[in-house]
Amino acid sequence: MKIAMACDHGGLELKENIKKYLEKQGVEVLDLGTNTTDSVDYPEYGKACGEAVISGKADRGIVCCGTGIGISIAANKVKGIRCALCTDEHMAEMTRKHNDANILAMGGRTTDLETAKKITQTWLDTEFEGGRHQRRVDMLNNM
Ligand SMILES: O=C[C@H](O)[C@H](O)[C@H](O)COP(=O)(O)O
Repeated sequence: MKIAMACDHGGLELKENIKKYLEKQGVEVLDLGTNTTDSVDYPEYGKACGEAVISGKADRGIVCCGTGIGISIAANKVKGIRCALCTDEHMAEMTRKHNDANILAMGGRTTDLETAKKITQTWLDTEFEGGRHQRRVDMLNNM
């Protein structure tokens, strides 16, 4: 599995730590930046991650900003992206099972690293359930 990762300055530390966490388990990461603490604009990074997933450069994506909100809004502007902002493991599980979320968003200023690791692991390990949820995902894709 190849994961595209992107963040703004507010999500940089979390992105770096989750990147290390993934690479330790042999997950390939496509790092789309940002890579410094300079202030940048999250829409560019959310869009880049969305496009990497839709183009097939990565299987799924993870985005981080201060709250995870702005960058998730940006990623969701890319057609075919279902980016879910998760603050706990239950949300991560449900958004894979029900929404087939192809990008996970988390907040570097709102979610601690240990929680973020658990969210990430659950999101990686949980499969989409299909069935009635496929119909709803199809509806989202057709919007
Ligand atoms: O939803 C937006 C994110 O949380 C941004 O990381 C945040 O707005 C950046 O704020 P600032 O420019 O004050 O660091």
